[in-house]
Amino acid sequence: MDIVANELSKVYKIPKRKAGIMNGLKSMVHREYEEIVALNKVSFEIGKGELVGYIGPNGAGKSTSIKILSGILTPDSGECKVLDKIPYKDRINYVKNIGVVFGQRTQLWWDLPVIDSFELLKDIYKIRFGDYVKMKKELIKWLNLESFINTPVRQLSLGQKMRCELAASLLHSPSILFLDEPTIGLDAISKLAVREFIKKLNKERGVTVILTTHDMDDIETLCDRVIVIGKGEILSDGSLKSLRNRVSNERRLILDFEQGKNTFSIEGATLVREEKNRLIIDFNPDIITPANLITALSTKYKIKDILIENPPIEEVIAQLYEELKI
Ligand SMILES: Nc1ncnc2c1ncn2[C@@H]1O[C@H](COP(=O)(O)OP(=O)(O)OP(=O)(O)O)[C@@H](O)[C@H]1O
Repeated sequence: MDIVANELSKVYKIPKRKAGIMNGLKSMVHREYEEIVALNKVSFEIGKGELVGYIGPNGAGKSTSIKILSGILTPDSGECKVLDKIPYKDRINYVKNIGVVFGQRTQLWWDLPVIDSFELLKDIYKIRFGDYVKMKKELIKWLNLESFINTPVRQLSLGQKMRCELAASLLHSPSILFLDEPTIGLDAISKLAVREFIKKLNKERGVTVILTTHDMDDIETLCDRVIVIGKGEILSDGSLKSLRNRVSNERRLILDFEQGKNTFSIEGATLVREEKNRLIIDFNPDIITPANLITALSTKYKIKDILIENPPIEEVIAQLYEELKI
C-alpha cells in the first residue's frame, strides 16, 4: 500500500471571542477555546497507481486530511504511513517522495519567472542535474509551458499558473501526488488540460494520485474510486459505480420526439423535466427494463432519438449528502 491512514483524528482549538472591550480584556487573561473536530477516526488505504477522488462538502475535513498526509499537520491521534514513512516525522526526507498542489496556494515565487522557481526547487529538493534537465524538458512539453516559462508568475493566467504548479510539484519525480482542488477557478479549457495531464501522469507513469475537488466532472473523468468524507468521518469508499448504486440504481433516459401527448404515467419511471420536444426521464431498471420503457413510450410519442445514461454525479452526491444529513 502507498498510503495507509489509520483512525486519524484532528481537533482545532480556536480562541472564543466575545463582543465588547471588557470581554476582550477578560479573554486575554482567561482564554476560552472552542473545539472543532476536523477529523474523527479517519481510515483508508490507497494502493500504488490508484487515482482516488476525495470528496465532501465544505468543511468536511478534506484539506486537513491532505495536510496530514503531506506532513504539514500532525494528527492528535491515529497514525498514517505514506510509502512506509510517517509524513509528519522526518518531513525533509519525506517530501522528496511526494508532490503537493494546493489549488488556492502557490509554491512558486510570485515575482520570479517560472523557470527561476523551477531552478530553486531543483536546489531545495537536491535533484540531480541530469534528472532535473530531463524532467523539466518533459514537463514543459507535456504541460505546454514553453511560451510563458520566462514570465513572472504574477503575470500568468490562473490556468497557466496551475499548469506551472503541477510541473513544480513533479520536478523531483515523486511517486505520489496530492492535489487539493487543482481545478478551482479555472475556465473550461484549462480544466480539460489539467484533467488530461493528471490522467496521463497516472496511466503512463503510474503516479498515485489523491484528488480533492468540488467539481464533479473531475471525479467523473478521472476517478474510478471515490472516498466521501463528511463532518470529519468517512461516509463511503468504493467505485464511482457503487456510489451511484448506493444512492439509487436509477438510470436516465433522454427522449427526443417529433410529436406526442403531454401525459406521462409509467410504473418505475418518473419525468424529471420536459423541454421542447424532449423528455428527461429517470427509471428503475429493476421495475421496468429500458426495452419495455421505450416500447411504452413509443405508443404515446413519435420518437426521434433516444439516449440512456446515468444521472449526473452532482445529483448522486447531492442525494447522498441529503441522505446522510451532511
Ligand atoms: N487552521 C484551522 N483552525 C481552525 N479550524 C480549522 C482550521 N482549518 C480547518 N478548520 C476547520 O476544520 C474543519 C475541516 O476543515 P477542512 O479545511 O479540512 O475542510 P475541507 O473539507 O477541506 O473544506 P473545503 O471544501 O471548504 O475546503 C472545518 O470546520 C474548518 O472550519
